[in-house]
Amino acid sequence: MAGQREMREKNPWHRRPIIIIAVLFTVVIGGLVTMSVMQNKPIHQKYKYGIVLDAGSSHTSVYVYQWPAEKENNTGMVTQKHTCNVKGKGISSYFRNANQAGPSLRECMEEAERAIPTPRHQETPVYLGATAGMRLLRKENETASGNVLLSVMQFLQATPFSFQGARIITGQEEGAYGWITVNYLSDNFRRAQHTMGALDLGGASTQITFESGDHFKSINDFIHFRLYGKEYRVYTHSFLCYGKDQALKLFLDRQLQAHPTGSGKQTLEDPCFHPGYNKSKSVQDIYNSPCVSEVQPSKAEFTHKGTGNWMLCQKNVRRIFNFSECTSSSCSFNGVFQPPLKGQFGAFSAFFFVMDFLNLTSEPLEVSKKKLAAYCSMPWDEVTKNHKKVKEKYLQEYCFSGTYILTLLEDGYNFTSETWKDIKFIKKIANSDAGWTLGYMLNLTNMIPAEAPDSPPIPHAGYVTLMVLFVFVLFFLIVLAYCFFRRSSSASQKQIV
Ligand SMILES: Nc1ncnc2c1ncn2[C@@H]1O[C@H](COP(=O)(O)OP(=O)(O)O)[C@@H](O)[C@H]1O
Ligand SMILES: [Ca+2]
Repeated sequence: MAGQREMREKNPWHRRPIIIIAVLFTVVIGGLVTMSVMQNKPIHQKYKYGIVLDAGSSHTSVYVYQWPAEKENNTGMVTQKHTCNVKGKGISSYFRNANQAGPSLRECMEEAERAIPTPRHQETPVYLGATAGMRLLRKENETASGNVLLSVMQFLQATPFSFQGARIITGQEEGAYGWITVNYLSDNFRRAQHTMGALDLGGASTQITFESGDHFKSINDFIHFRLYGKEYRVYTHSFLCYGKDQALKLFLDRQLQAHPTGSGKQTLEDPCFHPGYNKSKSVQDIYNSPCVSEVQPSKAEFTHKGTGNWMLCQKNVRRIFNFSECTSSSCSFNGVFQPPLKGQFGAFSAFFFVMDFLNLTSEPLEVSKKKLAAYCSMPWDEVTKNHKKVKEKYLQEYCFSGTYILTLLEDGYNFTSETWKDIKFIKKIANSDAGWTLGYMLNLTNMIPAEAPDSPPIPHAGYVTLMVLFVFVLFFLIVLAYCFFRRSSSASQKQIV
């Protein structure tokens, strides 16, 4: 008996309360660990969706975006789920048969219906923004542009989505939303010290946008933003008629006016087109735009002949810009104020398509000029043989477009051989297209807050781990205290004995 009691006293685990406490602790700790694992398991996300139609001058694209419903205000959460290019030309080309503009969107909107789960259709906002093609049409024929917009509005209203409006956005908005898109996708608003500038080249207009502290001149070209608790002062300017298709019209007009012919069909010897290129073209196709001069050559047709001389090509391209007039401290061109360039730039849309085709996206400026000169001098039949799959409409213009881009960036915006490396020719960032549409939707759905959202001092996972650790330490301390108590009480018992 005495021996048994002694053993029990030596081994405290034999005591019932201790066993109960140990079991309870094990259960509590097991529970906490399970809870923390369950809490951090990715839960089934509910997504929200948004649709933006980019009604550009050359064509319309439909973008479907998605984001996790409960993370609406976290940057980098919106991703591009689906895109669709509407067949045919841009909506402004329907000026003669406006009621066809809306139905031209049918196939792409049906694709959007398939890309978004049916229960979400009704709550999905759809926006249409038209750019420079419609700006030009409005200038020329306001009724026609109004009818085209009405047609697309009526069509989009009849889709299962929540139609939020169709309008012509301003050049400033186009520039600013492009800037928001590239910086949102690069997570620059919350993580980086600096933002990235945005260069967008379309068919009918081009935009330059960058953060600049120099704000005292030309207030019109500056916008203020407060995003995630930070102030941004952004310079943006849109040049109507300086998209690459309208620039080509300006360029052909200058050349046609410079070499008027008497009787007979006019032949235009063009250094920006390949040698051997020889096509009969309609004069009306050039003069159908408010960008070109009203004095038309008298002939209906002209022969467009390439000579492939890059030096002369650049000299002629420069003539569509006015570099001499400037009443401000510094200008880009045509007397437009532009503060000194700052930081890195993302150049997208036609900047990317053209430079990518020419393999010039990562070449220094001087190398780009040399390569382009060699490309322009290539005979046209060789060019077509080498690029059978490329649309001829694009193929014939790459020499001109490349030269126009280099001239616009160097002589127009004042990039130099040294700052050329700051231009990144990009199509996508984090799997989403660079362009104004995402920024437009983020703004209209209030998805970028002015103030940084309050975040808990430690993340959830850290909180649970700390709690578990805390329970372990507590348990350890209790055991330690118990042992200490046992030892001192048995020592005092011995003393009494
Ligand atoms: N693969 C390509 N190669 C060359 N140019 C292209 C290609 N794809 C699109 N583009 C051009 O990109 C431009 C897009 O402009 P767009 O957005 O329609 O006009 P805007 O923004 O001025 O309203 C057009 O000039 C179009 O011809
Ligand atoms: Ca565009």
